[in-house]
Amino acid sequence: MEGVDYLRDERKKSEFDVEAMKVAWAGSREAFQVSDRMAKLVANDPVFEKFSKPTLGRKEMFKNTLRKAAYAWKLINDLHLTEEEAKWLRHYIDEPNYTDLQWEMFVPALEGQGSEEQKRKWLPLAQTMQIIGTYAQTELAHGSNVQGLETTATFDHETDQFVIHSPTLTSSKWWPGGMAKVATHAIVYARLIIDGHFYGVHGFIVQLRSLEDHSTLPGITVGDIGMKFGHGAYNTMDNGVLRFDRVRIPRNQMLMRVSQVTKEGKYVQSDVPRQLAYGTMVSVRQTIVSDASKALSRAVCIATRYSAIRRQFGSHDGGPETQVIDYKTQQSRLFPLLASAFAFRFVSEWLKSLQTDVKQRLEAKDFSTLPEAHACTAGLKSLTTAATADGIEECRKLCGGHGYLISSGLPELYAYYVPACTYEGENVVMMLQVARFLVKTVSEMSYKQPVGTADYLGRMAPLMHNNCDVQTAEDWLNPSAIVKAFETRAVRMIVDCSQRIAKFENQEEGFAELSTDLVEASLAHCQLIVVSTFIQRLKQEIPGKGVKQSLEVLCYVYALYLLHKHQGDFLATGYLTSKQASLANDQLKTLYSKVRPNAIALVDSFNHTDHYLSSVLGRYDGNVYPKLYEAARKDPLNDSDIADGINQYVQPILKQKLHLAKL
Ligand SMILES: CC/C=C\C/C=C\C/C=C\C/C=C\C/C=C\C/C=C\C=C\C(=O)SCCNC(=O)CCNC(=O)[C@H](O)C(C)(C)COP(=O)(O)OP(=O)(O)OC[C@H]1O[C@@H](n2cnc3c(N)ncnc32)[C@H](O)[C@@H]1OP(=O)(O)O
Ligand SMILES: Cc1cc2nc3c(=O)[nH]c(=O)nc-3n(C[C@H](O)[C@H](O)[C@H](O)COP(=O)(O)OP(=O)(O)OC[C@H]3O[C@@H](n4cnc5c(N)ncnc54)[C@H](O)[C@@H]3O)c2cc1C
Repeated sequence: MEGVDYLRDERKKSEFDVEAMKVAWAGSREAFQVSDRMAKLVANDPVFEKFSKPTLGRKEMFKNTLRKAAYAWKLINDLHLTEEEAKWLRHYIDEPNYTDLQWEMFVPALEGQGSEEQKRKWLPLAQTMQIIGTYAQTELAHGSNVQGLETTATFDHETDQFVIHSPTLTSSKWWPGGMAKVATHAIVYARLIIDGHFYGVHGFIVQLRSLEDHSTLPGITVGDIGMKFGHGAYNTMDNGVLRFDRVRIPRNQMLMRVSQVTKEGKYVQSDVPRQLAYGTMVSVRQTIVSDASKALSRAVCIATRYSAIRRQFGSHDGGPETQVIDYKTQQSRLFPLLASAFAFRFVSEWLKSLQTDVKQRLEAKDFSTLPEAHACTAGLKSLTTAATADGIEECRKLCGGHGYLISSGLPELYAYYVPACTYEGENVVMMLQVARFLVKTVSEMSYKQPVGTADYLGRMAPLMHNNCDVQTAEDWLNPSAIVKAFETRAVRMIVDCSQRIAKFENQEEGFAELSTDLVEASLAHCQLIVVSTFIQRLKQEIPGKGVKQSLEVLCYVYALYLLHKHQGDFLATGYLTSKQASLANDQLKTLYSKVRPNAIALVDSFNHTDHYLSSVLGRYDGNVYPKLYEAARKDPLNDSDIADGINQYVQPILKQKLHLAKL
């Protein structure tokens, strides 16, 4: 039997309707259709071929990406694609490039932070790509601490302009995507100075390059920051360095939704919180959570298919060896990641609806849910990206030696994905933001009832004193037992930190001293959100034979895997006995055996094309070994029998007639 037959047999074992599961994964039939159509459009167009990328040099790779982006833009216009379709098209092209910044950051920054007048002027230019923009916030010496940025924007009364300046080397903008070679404009974050007074960091629209010949404008020095981790991955993107030498822009190019500077040089803070200036980061963090489920599902799909094809040991009487997916150790590493992909998918959907709700409230000048939205996006961004980056690497290991080959698709995926733990808010810094929110919520509880994702803190009294009543492994198959365990763990960890901080005379000092515990407490809170969201999703109607049942199994796998992994927390907070923790682990093993027959069908439900996976190991048809061989044959080193350099550097060594004694 060949891999092709193995996967065919695996698909026959499925206990649920795969087509219906595809819809559940996508969110709706319409969402599935749009994503499916765009995936096929990209997969079937030779312009979007990816297999030659690993052999290209930086310049060729960059140019090739520009070519694809230009062609994609043509398709978007020729085919009159909707915004949603265009988003999926870019996603499936699967090469970071300047358009990510244009659509994910530049346009949202204009939308979220521009005044109505500014939006009327700049949005049509950006939306039709007459200008190409980037988001220039981070500096050489300042990233996480936005208030610490050094670039200055000084108001000049006489000319009614701002003077944008990089006073030091360390104030150079450093990292913005698309900035080195492509962007014509940037939203530059700089400290506002009026008459010698500082008014905090604000965004300014600054033109970097001529719209005539693309040359850099006077006063602007811009370039690429150099190669990044991994070969292909992020090196298709021209992350840039940018310095300003007293560049002048009109006053009306400061983004003026949150605060304004008048012609007279008066700083006017409108009635919206200053944190709205961070709104672009909040909305991108939500996108990043959604991206995490895509990246993790991609790695899991590859590792699961390959695990069903790969066989090692266990052959009896000359029969086939055991499929590695049947080893309990393989299952215990792989299936929690499969479950996590679904968990992240559902929590990202929920986060999107939370964002929509916050946006509507902001329009109505209701800012009450902003802190919670910030904590949720920051915390879930941190949780999902960390788990996804680790998960991709685990999937590489699950594929043994072949996982290390570029043709497995996993090394490049990891290299592309891992900076997600850093960009848009470094993960630990983000968890500390969650901790601030939680500690504040606890401190305000005497006069303010916690709501939303923090509402369980309002049930502190019972949660602080309850004990778990699970007696058998089956008792863990109960959503309320699970939610209660996660709520209790989170509440106790948060309260413990809060009480210890309260003992410090200086609360900030206490916060800093306890920061490692606070990060763990924040993680517990975020895991509770993911687990509860999964459970809530299962309360909705989910059509299709066996679909809901399969998702229920995955939901329990996700929750009990976390419980097992963090059992130290659950035991230390005194909610569980070691016997109950061990029962959870027993149940987890039983659940793995329920996932096993459905594993291939579950990864098929992601509906990933072979083009998107770009993995010989993860091929839909399972024809792994012949295609691995074929991919290896195509390596440039195999172009000739005698490689360049052999005659020059190896032959002379082979031909020298040295005697051992002379060595
Ligand atoms: C192969 C694949 C191919 C293609 C990929 C295709 C598509 C990609 C798809 C999806 C991904 C999309 C995009 C990403 C893609 C690529 C990456 C590209 C770009 C990356 C860009 C960047 O990284 S931009 C730079 C990001 N920088 C940061 O995130 C900086 C982080 N720092 C901060 O946010 C802040 O400095 C801070 C929050 C840490 C602290 O701020 P500060 O002002 O000092 O605040 P505090 O004094 O601590 O707090 C004051 C109060 O304000 C509250 N607060 C803080 N932030 C917010 C907020 N955002 N909203 C609301 N409230 C906020 C804070 O809690 C405090 O509240 P109190 O009540 O305690 O007072
Ligand atoms: C691929 C990529 C693309 C990017 N694209 C852009 C872009 O388009 N535009 C843009 O403006 N920026 C961009 N960035 C920059 C990115 O946003 C920053 O790198 C990020 O915000 C982290 O900041 P930093 O580099 O200053 O890290 P640092 O904050 O210096 O982090 C270094 C270490 O210090 C720790 N640390 C920092 N502060 C604290 C604290 N208060 N408490 C405890 N520990 C702390 C962190 O946990 C981390 O371990 C990009 C970065 C990458 C990697």
